Order: sequence, then C-alpha cells, then structure tokens
Amino acid sequence: MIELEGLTKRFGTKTAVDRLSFTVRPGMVTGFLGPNGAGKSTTMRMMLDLDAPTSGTVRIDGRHYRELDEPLKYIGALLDAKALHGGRTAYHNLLCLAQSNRIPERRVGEVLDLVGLSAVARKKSKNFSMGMGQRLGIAAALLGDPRILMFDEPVNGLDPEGIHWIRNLMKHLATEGRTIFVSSHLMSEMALTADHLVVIGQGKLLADMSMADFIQRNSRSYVRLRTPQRELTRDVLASAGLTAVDAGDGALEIDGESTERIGELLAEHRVVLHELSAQRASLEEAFMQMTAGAVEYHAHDGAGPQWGADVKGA
Ligand SMILES: Nc1ncnc2c1ncn2[C@@H]1O[C@H](COP(=O)(O)OP(=O)(O)OP(=O)(O)O)[C@@H](O)[C@H]1O
Repeated sequence: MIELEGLTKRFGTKTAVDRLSFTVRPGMVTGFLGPNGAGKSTTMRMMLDLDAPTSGTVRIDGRHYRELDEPLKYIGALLDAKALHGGRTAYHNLLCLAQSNRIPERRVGEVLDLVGLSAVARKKSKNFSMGMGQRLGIAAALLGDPRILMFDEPVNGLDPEGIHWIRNLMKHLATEGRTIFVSSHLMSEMALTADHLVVIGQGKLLADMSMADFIQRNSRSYVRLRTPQRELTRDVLASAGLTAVDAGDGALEIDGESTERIGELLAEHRVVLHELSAQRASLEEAFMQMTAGAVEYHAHDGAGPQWGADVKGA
C-alpha cells in the first residue's frame, strides 16, 4: 500500500504537486492519469524518495522510504528505462543491482526469464531496442520481488505484442495481491489494464475512484435504437416522459432510461426494433470531459490558460 498525505512539491514559484492525498491499494492495478505537466512523474519520484517533498508525506506499507531496510524488496519501479548502464550487459546490470541490495544472484536469471530476455542476457544493454530496454527496466523493478510496483509510461515505444505482454504482467502481479501503480497517456490501454484511477491536473487531485465510476460520472450514457416506426416510437417514449433525439444516422438516442425499460415500453406497443443498445463513453472521452470541466473551473478560478494547453498535449 502507498499512502500520500498532503504531498506537495514546489520548484521555485511553480507548484508541481499540490497537497495530494490518496492511497494506492493492493490487489489491483491503479492507473495514474493527468495531462502533460500535471505532476505525475514528480509524484512518483517523491514516492521513491528521489525528490524530497516541500511538504506532506509518502508511506510505503506504513513506513517512510528511508526507513525501509532493503527498499527494492518493498517497492520496485520503472521510471526511466534508459537509466540503466548501457556499457554493461543485461545480466551484469541486474547483478550489480542485486549485489548492492543483498538479493541472491539466482534471482537475476529468474527475472530475465520472466521478461523474456534470457537469450540476450550477455548482450550490452546499449544495443537494446526500446522494447528490450523497457523489459530490462521491468526486470530491474521485479528483482527484489517487491509487493509494490510502480511503472511510469511502461508501454512507451512498445509494439502491440510488448504492450499486450506488459498489460498481462501487471494484471497478473495484481492478482498475486501486489500493489500496482501505473501511469500512461494511452487511454485505450489504461482502460484495459486499470481497475482503479487516480487523476491529477496541475498537481491537484481530480479523481480517485474505480474505472467504471470514473467513466460513468464523466460521460454521457444513453440508449441508442433503430426502428422503422420512428414516429410511433417518439410518441410512446414521450408518453413516458422520455425524449428521443435524432442521432443523424437514422437512429434515435434517449437519455435517462435503461435499455430494459425502453425495450419493455416499446414492446407493449408492438414497436419493431432493429437495434437497441446501451452506449457508454470510452475512458478517453470521459478523461477529455473531466479535463474540459477543469478548464472552465480553472478559468473561473483565475488559474490561467496553461491547463488548456496541457490538455491539448495529452
Ligand atoms: N526539476 C524540475 N525543475 C523545475 N520544474 C520542474 C522539475 N520537474 C518538473 N517540473 C515541472 O513540474 C511540473 C510537473 O512535471 P511532471 O514531469 O511531474 O509532470 P507529468 O505529469 O509527469 O508530465 P508528462 O505527462 O508530460 O510526463 C511541470 O510543469 C514541470 O515543468
């Protein structure tokens, strides 16, 4: 478990992280979202004690990072895959890390196997492709068999097979009861991977809720139907207080009622249906909706136009 309380980081006059409080829980994948410059990397760096907070605290399983005897055994992280020593072989890179953290050498072979790099273990990592570099970074994160894992943009530069592999790995690690915290700009990927979301903007917490709740609260859900009896349908729905809006492609859209109720209502009047479906927005649409809301909020708040620029870059 990772617990943040009032975590704040200022760089000069810039507040990169602004009184963040949330808990990352075990047994699930928690996605960390926010537009460019929202403060995600800075937050993750403070979680790992790579940056000192201006104020507030981070607790890793109840303790400060500095109080952990052998931190790699508690928390593993992929922040910048390029941080590994390019002149060393994959094996040697991991061995150095293992030795400095009192991790047995056999674990090096195990994690190389786990990430699919055994065949290139004796090759220098500077010659690795981006995907291989990411895998090596993940091997380093897994070295201490930690209960908590943190991944900053883990699918960056990966091909579809690599993305699929990381997604399954994270889900699998979560089912083992580990705490998985992952940032990504790829909304479609996040939607497939994360169970829970923490969303920040301009360093502030915007949302901390399940993926399903996030999408539901930040997007429109409606029912779509197609029928050869449009006028009768409109009349029946109107008599139940519902408005059918033209979707533009011949279909009708209805807000505020379930497919079940609408289907039953129309069946009572023997209306023929060619389509009846519940429509829910994607995570990307929900995210854009939330951040668009934040633009208005911040505009009224007088925080200036920077947020708008950030949203476009997201
Ligand atoms: N060392 C630093 N010195 C000064 N400003 C910094 C420093 N590190 C980050 N910042 C600023 O803090 C803010 C948050 O940056 P951060 O990299 O944490 O955001 P992010 O959400 O990870 O962005 P991205 O999605 O683009 O990676 C940005 O405005 C950034 O310019």
